Amino acid sequence: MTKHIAILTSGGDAPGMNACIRAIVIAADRLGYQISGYLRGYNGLLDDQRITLTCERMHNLLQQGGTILHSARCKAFTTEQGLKKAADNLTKSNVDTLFVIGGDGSFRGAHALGQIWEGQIIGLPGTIDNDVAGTDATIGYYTAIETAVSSIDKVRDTADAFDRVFMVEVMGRHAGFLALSAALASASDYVILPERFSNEADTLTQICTQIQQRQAKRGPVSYVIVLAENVWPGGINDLCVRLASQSNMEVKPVILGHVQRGGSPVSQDRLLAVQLGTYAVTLVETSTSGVMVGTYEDKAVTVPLPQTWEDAKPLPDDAVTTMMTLMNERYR
Ligand SMILES: Nc1ncnc2c1ncn2[C@@H]1O[C@H](COP(=O)(O)OP(=O)(O)OP(=O)(O)O)[C@@H](O)[C@H]1O
Ligand SMILES: O=P(O)(O)OC[C@H]1O[C@](O)(CO)[C@@H](O)[C@@H]1O
Repeated sequence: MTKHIAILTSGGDAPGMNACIRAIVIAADRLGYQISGYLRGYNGLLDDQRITLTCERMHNLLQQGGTILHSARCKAFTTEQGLKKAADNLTKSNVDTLFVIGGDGSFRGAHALGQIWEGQIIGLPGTIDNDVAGTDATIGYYTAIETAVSSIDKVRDTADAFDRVFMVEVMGRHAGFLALSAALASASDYVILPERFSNEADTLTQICTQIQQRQAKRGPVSYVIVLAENVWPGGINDLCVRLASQSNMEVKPVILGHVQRGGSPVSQDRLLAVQLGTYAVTLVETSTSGVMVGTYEDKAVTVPLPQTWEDAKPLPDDAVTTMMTLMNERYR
């Protein structure tokens, strides 16, 4: 019998989600499967809001940001009742395999669904945060780095012109991957990361020391600091006020916000998306279920869903060393 596969995108949208949908649809169509797309994440599963996905619809899609299936967060799905409704709807629609493209929260949901629905569940990592263990990178992460870097480059121009301090807030939820990569790739001067944050007083003192040392060497200078969101207890404005008072310099806040989630995916995200989407479809005829497909050293692998949030995903050691040498501990 022809397999019926369904796809949904959940949590924060990420550039490359469309490229992943396209890869799944083309690979699945080639094998003669029926293909559905649930709309607005788990909401579509609860309301049985479903569209048919065809290869024709995939034309010119790979390069588009966002997700044609729309994404959302869905509180109702996290309840016992919600999970049961979703499972019933999948069974009624004769879905054999559900592909969930999203972050670790979406995988928690997929795992919970897998406890009460007998069909096959396969996760694909799509989030700008890169905070999913078991994969080298997540779809959307590389594009978000590019977007943040191009914005920070512009901030640097005006910072230089005025010899000002700028504080740029970068997304990442509770992980510092995006902030660290964006800071390194934009030659920022300091980065505040959740993984390395100790306390407010020490951080302020360290930044002021770095600024003063640089001024001693070069005279008036600009200084660009990248702040990962959700780290500073009082938020970016509190940090700017306190740093201005301690450093005696003007400190301007810039929140990059949701621009980091948009835009056409860069090649690295496109390549990851098509690799994982194609690989995921090869699992449909197997008994593999309750896994995420990811990459390890560029090769596609499967990881049990709970490992994607239970295992720690540390910042890369080399990047941290580079960061200390070129940024946070540059001036001794
Ligand atoms: N423990 C859980 N049980 C059931 N469903 C869950 C659970 N955790 C999350 N979900 C579902 O997954 C959805 C997406 O999760 P979340 O908002 O954490 O985003 P995400 O997938 O981690 O992506 P991103 O981090 O990029 O925003 C939630 O809105 C909810 O519907
Ligand atoms: O768009 P929302 O729901 O405000 O969520 C913002 C969060 O989503 C992400 O963009 C992706 O997880 C995070 O970086 C950010 O903390």
